[in-house]
Parts: sequence; C-alpha cells; structure tokens
Amino acid sequence: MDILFDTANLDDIERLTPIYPVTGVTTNPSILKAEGKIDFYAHFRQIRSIIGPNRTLHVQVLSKETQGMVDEAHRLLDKIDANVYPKIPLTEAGLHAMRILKSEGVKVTATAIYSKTQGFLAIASGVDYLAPYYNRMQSIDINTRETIEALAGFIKRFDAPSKIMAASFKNIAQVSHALQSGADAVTLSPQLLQQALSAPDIITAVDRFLDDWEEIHGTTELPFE
Ligand SMILES: O=C[C@H](O)COP(=O)(O)O
Repeated sequence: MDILFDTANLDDIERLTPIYPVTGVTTNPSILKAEGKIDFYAHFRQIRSIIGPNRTLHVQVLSKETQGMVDEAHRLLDKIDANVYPKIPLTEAGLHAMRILKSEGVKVTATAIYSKTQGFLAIASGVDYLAPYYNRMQSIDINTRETIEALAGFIKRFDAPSKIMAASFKNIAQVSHALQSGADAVTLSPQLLQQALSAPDIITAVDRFLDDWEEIHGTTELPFE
C-alpha cells in the first residue's frame, strides 16, 4: 500500500515524513500556489532531499500541447532528478504525451482522471500510476467507488503494470473507501491524517488509561524495575 503526501509544504514534509508511513509526495499547480512564488526546481530538489531517493516524487506539467508536455517532462527529469514521475493530465494531447514518454522509458503518472474511459486509456498506455479524483468525481455524482473497482479489475484482468493512486480527498472516509475499492495508493493532505489521529475518542481513550494507572500507582510512568 502506498500513502503519499499531496503537498509541497517543506515544513510539513520534513516534520511528518518520519512519523507517517509515506511512500512519496505529489503536487499540482494549485497545491504549489499555497507555497507562493517558489523557486520551482530548487523547491523540488529540496523535497527530494527530505524524502530521500526511495520515495516517489510526482510533479505536474503545465503545457496543454503534446510536445510541450513532453518537453516539460524532460525538463523535470533534467532539473530535479531522473526519478521524477511527470504528472500528465489525461486529455487527448496528454495521452499522446504519455505514450511518447512511456516509449522513452519515462515513469508517468496520469492525472485528472474522472472516468473509466480515461482510466482504461491510461492503463492501455502502460502508465505507472493513474490518479482518479475521488472527491471531485463524487461532487458531480460519479460513482467513484465503482469506477475504482472497475479500473482495478481491468489492471488485474490484463495483468497491467499500472497502479491506481486515488487523489482529491476531502475526508478520511473517502481515503479508506478508495483503498477498499482497489486503489493501490492514496495521496492526501497530511492534515487529513493528523485530524484522523486527533479524534476526541482516541484522545479520551489514551487519557483514561493514564488516569486509571495514576489512580492506583500515583505516577504516569511504567516502573523502572
Ligand atoms: O492532484 C490532484 C489533487 O489531489 C486534486 O485535489 P483537489 O480536488 O483537492 O484539488
């Protein structure tokens, strides 16, 4: 199972990567907007130095044209590092760019997936990850769980190398539903995980254990001997 941070915030990545079992970082231009006018390539090199060589780093291209997407993907690989996964929106131009990049052996993440059609085209093109937008699909009344199940079924049936990396989450229930439906990976804001672990019931349970111990032993530590 892959859990990725959908953020470009250096402080959060640095502080939370050792705590949570994350396997990578994803961003898009809207996520980058939250960081202000960053020094783009230097920022991603810094993210890479924090997460290390074994986690995956997914960075989106901006161009809407095939050649522009291919050129930008090459620039990402050149200026950040050769292991970056260029994120390419699955438009017609994007599909063409993905096929060119895959023929060159580049790892690709297909993004902006709202439908099974986009999904099976990404799978048939041999992309490494495809990113269905969970909350955005649900907001326009698309059955997101059924879409992920169908895509996971295609991957299994055709023995395809692609992995489903569900994205666009607004609550933690959506994240577990995506995983239950067959997503291999989920990318989410670290704050969603932090909120989930600070639920009042969890805090109360932990406090009550401590109160019960202290009531009998007069201390909140285990004995040393
Ligand atoms: O890159 C994809 C994002 O996860 C989309 O998330 P969003 O719907 O919160 O903008």
